[in-house]
Amino acid sequence: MAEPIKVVVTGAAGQIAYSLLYQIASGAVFGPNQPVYLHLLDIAPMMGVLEGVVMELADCALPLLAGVLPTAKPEEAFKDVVAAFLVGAMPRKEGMERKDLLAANVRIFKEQGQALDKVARKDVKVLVVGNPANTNALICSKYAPSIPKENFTAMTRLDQNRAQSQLAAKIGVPVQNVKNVIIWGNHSSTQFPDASNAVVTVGGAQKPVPAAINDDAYLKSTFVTTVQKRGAAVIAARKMSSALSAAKAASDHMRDWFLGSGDRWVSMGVVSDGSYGTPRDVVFSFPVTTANGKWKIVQGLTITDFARQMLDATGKELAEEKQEALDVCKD
Ligand SMILES: NC(=O)c1ccc[n+]([C@@H]2O[C@H](COP(=O)([O-])OP(=O)(O)OC[C@H]3O[C@@H](n4cnc5c(N)ncnc54)[C@H](O)[C@@H]3O)[C@@H](O)[C@H]2O)c1
Ligand SMILES: O=C(O)C[C@H](O)C(=O)O
Repeated sequence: MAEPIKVVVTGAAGQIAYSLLYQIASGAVFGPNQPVYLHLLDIAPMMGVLEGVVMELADCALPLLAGVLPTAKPEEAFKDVVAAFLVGAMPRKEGMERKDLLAANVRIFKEQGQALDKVARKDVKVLVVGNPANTNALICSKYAPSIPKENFTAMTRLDQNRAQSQLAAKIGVPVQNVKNVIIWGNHSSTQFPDASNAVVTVGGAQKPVPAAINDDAYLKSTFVTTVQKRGAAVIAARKMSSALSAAKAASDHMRDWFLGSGDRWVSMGVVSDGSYGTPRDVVFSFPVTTANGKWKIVQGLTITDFARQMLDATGKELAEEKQEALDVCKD
């Protein structure tokens, strides 16, 4: 058995963490032979609740769980971790957009960036889940200049999973038969879920999703808006934001980053290098492949006029969010 690795989850007393911790501790993220030492960060008033979560983790009797450190101190939580799930932040309520959380949440990511910079390993892989996830990831990276910016990512995997599931249901195949759907841009209602390069296995043969669906209007309208608004639909139904599916997506994202994406593209918010004419230095979701712990943007895809408009709109929103976040962080 390998030596245990240290992994931190912030917002550890919250909803998403309640599903996520089990997945990490049971081997679903780092593999069935990798023990983990969990660092659990939440705010001081939540330490009582967190104690209950620690008890439940012990009661799961998980062979891969090497230890647990509950704490309210970021510098203790981030010490020597190889992976950081930054979940802790306020969730939106019905009627809000995710960017309405910016002023409240972005300061958390400034403070956590500073703490990561001081005590984390320089190869730590950071996944920001807390909303607005893309801009929070950018701010976190800016305040952790000693850690490469490639190590900071934002979660759009939930949007990818939603998109894949919608397409599979429409075509009538199991969800794993659909691959290479892309989420471009912001984890917000301007994101562009793009099925134009997706492929599906039907009856043992692979074919392009647009050919299998044969309904361009659906792919440009209903499909796009359903995925863009899925988070709001879950909030309207549950009166709380998605948690089970968010935790599953966070596991998928980190697993693929550590263990590789194989022959599938995955969508990740990463610091943009300007690929596909997107604004540089915002955290933009691209199709990537991952291998040996590194991600690489899939290049050479055709961008139609429709896609260009969608990419520009979400890029513009990210540039605006960035400016707003930098202003908030000045004080
Ligand atoms: N990117 C995505 O796809 C996605 C999906 C779902 C939810 N989210 C976001 O994830 C975040 C968490 O959602 P949730 O449902 O778990 O919320 P929650 O309110 O149930 O839990 C959040 C936890 O974070 C803690 N917290 C607050 N400030 C903190 C800080 N400074 N340090 C550490 N912990 C802190 C809170 O005390 C709470 O325990 C929200 O911002 C939500 O909008 C993102
Ligand atoms: O929509 C939200 O506010 C929560 C989360 O980002 C989601 O996509 O479900």
